[in-house]
Amino acid sequence: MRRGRYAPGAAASAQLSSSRAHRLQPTLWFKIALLSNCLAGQLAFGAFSLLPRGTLRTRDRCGVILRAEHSPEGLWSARPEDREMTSAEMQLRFERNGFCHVPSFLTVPEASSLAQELAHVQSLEICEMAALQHELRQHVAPALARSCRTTQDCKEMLQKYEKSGKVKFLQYFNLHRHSALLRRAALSPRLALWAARLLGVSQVRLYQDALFMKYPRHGPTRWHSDLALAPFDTNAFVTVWLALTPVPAKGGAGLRFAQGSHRDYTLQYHSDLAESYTQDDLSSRYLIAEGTDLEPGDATWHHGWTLHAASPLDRSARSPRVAWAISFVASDARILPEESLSIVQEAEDSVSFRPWIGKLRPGGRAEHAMLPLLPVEA
Ligand SMILES: O=C(O)CCC(=O)C(=O)O
Ligand SMILES: [Fe+2]
Repeated sequence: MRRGRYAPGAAASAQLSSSRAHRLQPTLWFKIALLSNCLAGQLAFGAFSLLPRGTLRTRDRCGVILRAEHSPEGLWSARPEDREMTSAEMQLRFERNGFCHVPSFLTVPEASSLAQELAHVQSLEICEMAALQHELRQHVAPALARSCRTTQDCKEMLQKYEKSGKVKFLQYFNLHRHSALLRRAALSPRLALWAARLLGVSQVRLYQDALFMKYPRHGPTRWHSDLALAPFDTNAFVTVWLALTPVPAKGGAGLRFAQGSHRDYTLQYHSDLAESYTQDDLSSRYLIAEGTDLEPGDATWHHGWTLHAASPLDRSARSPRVAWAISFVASDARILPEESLSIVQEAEDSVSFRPWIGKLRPGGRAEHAMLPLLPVEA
């Protein structure tokens, strides 16, 4: 069974053409947001005054926002080009390949305000602690994770293990639960349109978001499929991975995809690969689509069963690769039956669904306020 992020790469990424004419200096905002984040924590985000009108400030502390709200028009609305791009041809290509690449999924201002908000929320102590403790729990020991009391302590503990290559990124789960702006983005009509069309369903729910910060000292993201870590009994699950820093094709740590692996029914039955969580080379079984150059605001989408991975960053990289990944599930999905559920509850993403899974019945509908419905396309 495919459980846990494990480890394999040339091919037909379903590339969409789109103009890059308005991409002037897109990285500047990201550099400012991330650099100021490193240097001065929350104070640095006085840069909020740079946000375009109509965007929301997040709370100062990491308070959980429980109120369900749909995005008003304007924040990541579905543009005419989104409707054009999600054509039947595109849907067919996604269905065949299990992934696609969408340049300029976000405009430069959208991407820059998103990056600033993420940099702010991720630097809040409660969010940073959660991410550090999650990595310690995964790669070191649960007791050690519980014993570190400050972010500084946790960072020092983690540093020892980063040398082993086992730490592949810092992962900040569900920041949308701590920021009105992120929540509006994650529930936006644009994401709703793409997710539902790529899956061929009428409506989707937001399952989780995760900010992935991969530093040059981190190891590879091993081959895995996301649905193996999620508590749903469905095939209709999709993730959008939004680049927020430039991701050069070589050494920039974009995702690689095993083409068609989401429909590889025989993998579980006839292949040793299904058991091998350290397998780095899947090229005997799949065409591997290597990453292409990505700019902030570009996206890749992958199906919940598509095997994907990422190499370590080029050692000479000076700053982390930052990506925000948001996952959606069909609105009528069910929770796994008990035995399968107990397996994913032991897996590494269980921290993401722990707040609500106990309130739902194994085998029952996945309906909960923390799995909000996205708007249906008008
Ligand atoms: O960014 C990475 O290295 C991993 C991301 C990932 O696995 C995902 O978005 O599903
Ligand atoms: Fe993944």
